[in-house]
Amino acid sequence: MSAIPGIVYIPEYIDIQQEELLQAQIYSQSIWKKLANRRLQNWGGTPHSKGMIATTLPDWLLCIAKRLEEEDFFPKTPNHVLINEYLPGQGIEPHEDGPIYYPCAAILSLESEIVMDFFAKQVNSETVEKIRQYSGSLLLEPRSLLIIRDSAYRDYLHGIQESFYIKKGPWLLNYPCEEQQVARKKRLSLTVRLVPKTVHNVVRLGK
Ligand SMILES: O=C(O)CCC(=O)C(=O)O
Ligand SMILES: [Fe+2]
Repeated sequence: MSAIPGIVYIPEYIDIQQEELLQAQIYSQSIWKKLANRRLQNWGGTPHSKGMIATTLPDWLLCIAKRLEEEDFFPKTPNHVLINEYLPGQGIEPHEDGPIYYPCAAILSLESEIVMDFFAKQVNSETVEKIRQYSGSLLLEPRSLLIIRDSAYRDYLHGIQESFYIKKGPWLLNYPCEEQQVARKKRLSLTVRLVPKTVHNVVRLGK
């Protein structure tokens, strides 16, 4: 077990009724069409492809955004969300979110669990080559909240395994047991942030 400073994991952050309401909003016709279009564009691409839309915070997320502010994860009400859809076999390569999005991402998981891996960003002192050092993984359960901030945001990459199995490693926090296999199912995530208005990558939701 290791720990990365700046990671907060809260299981059952929302209840099943709230999860269903969020799903219903995401699957509502106008939003779902946009997500489905993205998915089709990605289809046949890399196994890491996924459906994604970025938007200013819709009204149906305001209650959760205010709660995140009240709990001091953000200094103001977050104003932006990324909606990601991962089909079985789809993940996301280890990456860092742009500095513009710093300093905090609040990720709500819906529908099914996935494994997120963390890699420390390092530079080889001789070759100056950028390297990544596997640091551990976290099982993200449906309805959970993951906060990535401070060092976890700055000094680590994060990625999502696309395979059906958890690999072995020095597991973080809530990993159930070393050998357990987790079959991937479809998963939705909502990444809520507070970003400057000028960087809103807006796909407007609604009709
Ligand atoms: O879906 C997630 O849990 C994380 C998504 C992510 O890292 C991103 O879109 O930058
Ligand atoms: Fe990310």
